[in-house]
Amino acid sequence: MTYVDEVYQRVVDQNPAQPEFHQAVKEVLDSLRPVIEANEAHYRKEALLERITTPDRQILFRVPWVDDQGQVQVNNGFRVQFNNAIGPYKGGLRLHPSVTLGTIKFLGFEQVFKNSLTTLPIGGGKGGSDFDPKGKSDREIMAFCQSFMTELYKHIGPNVDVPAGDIGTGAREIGYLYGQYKRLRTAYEGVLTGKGLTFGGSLARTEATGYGLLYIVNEYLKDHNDSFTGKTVTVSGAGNVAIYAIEKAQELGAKVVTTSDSTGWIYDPEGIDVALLKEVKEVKRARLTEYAAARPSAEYHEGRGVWSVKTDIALPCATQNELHLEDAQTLVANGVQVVAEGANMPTTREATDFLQENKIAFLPGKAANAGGVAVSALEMSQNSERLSWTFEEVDSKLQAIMADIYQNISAAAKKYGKDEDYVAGANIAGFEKVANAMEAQGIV
Ligand SMILES: NC(=O)C1=CN([C@@H]2O[C@H](COP(=O)(O)OP(=O)(O)OC[C@H]3O[C@@H](n4cnc5c(N)ncnc54)[C@H](O)[C@@H]3O)[C@@H](O)[C@H]2O)C=CC1
Ligand SMILES: O=C(O)CCC(=O)C(=O)O
Repeated sequence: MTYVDEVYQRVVDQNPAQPEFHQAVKEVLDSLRPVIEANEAHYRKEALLERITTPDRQILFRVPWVDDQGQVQVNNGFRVQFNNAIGPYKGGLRLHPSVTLGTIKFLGFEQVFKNSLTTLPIGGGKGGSDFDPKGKSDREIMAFCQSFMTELYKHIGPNVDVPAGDIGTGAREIGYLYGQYKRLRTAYEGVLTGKGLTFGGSLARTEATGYGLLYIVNEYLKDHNDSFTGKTVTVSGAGNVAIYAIEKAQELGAKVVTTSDSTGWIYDPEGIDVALLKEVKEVKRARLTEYAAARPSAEYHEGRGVWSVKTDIALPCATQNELHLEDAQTLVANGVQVVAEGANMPTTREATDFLQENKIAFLPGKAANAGGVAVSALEMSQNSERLSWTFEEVDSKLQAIMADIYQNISAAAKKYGKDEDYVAGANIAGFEKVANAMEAQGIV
């Protein structure tokens, strides 16, 4: 067995019943084969792959809170501090009933490589809970967030670990979490990102992941003498990433015809009305049926189906493993040119392989959705210097970061004879910086 295969088997054996974590590790390790094989004895002696696939620390805790009926509820809380070789742990908090330790480990592992690609000094971590924010009152959300932070604050700090938002954690939740941290620590410091603009948040953080996704696709198109003008784009999701991806795609001249949530999807041949989508999702926190009710050109369908729509560019922005092999086959049959991941690992391995075999440009989440965490790192910088930069300043830094990521992953792929394989390029470029820092810091 090669060293890479041995390490993968070790991950499977030591982390039973965590299929998403296995999937994320396998994709990275498979990409790293040429790098490892070029220096296998050295990496094996240093146990570098064992160390990089094992979190530094996994924190599991009880989150009790009282609901509006006076009933005590108990959820599971998680924070996985995966790797801090290049900076403090950094990564979001996911609140969704499907969350398990395995989900958080896969997300934390991905975050290590993504954060490395941003070129900024941030390590990788992720956290969350199986708490379901859907249908809860503001008071219930606050009670949960305060209880969650009452344990989490012991493990985080502006130079230690800086959480942020993810699925189910937006501005409201970050506000409640920050309030409780401040109260427990008696310190006003940049311990969370995605904060409100009146208490240390950065302009353009809300937009950053979706905008960044469009900036990197734009780099790809420019590099291939193409542009968004006149292109049809399909997007899944209707949350933070999806909304700002749709907004920027339309600004760049494309027509976006789909959006979806966990119960259904919209086909709007006249192009998604972003102001209406924001009203339905950000203000009313309602279902997409309300979008369809207010928009005569829109069709609403139950279930999934976004990937059946003919498109030039497909942007999965909802959740993991939402784009399957059959979807990839339909996209290719319909002439798709680019698939770029706004969500984390939304494309199954079989679908990714099929798209790449068919020479579709595939930009993986680690690179394509790194704009969010990159602007989070810029929020940390602004908090450290106690200054706020303008929207234009942050946005132009985001554009430069996404262009650099595209150049770096293209170059890394080329260096190993895998021209235009952006999965390999992202994994290799992300790995090289972290591995180098780990080696320089000794056996820790
Ligand atoms: N918010 C951020 O800055 C970043 C988010 N991401 C990733 O982007 C994805 C979306 O995150 P956000 O937009 O922040 O979350 P969000 O909570 O704002 O929106 C999530 C969207 O996905 C849909 N969704 C969630 N679970 C689903 C399921 N099981 N089936 C179908 N649809 C489902 C929801 O209905 C919603 O439309 C996630 O994979 C997240 O990890 C990645 C980088 C940064
Ligand atoms: O802004 C951050 O720190 C985290 C964003 C995030 O969770 C992600 O990149 O998946």
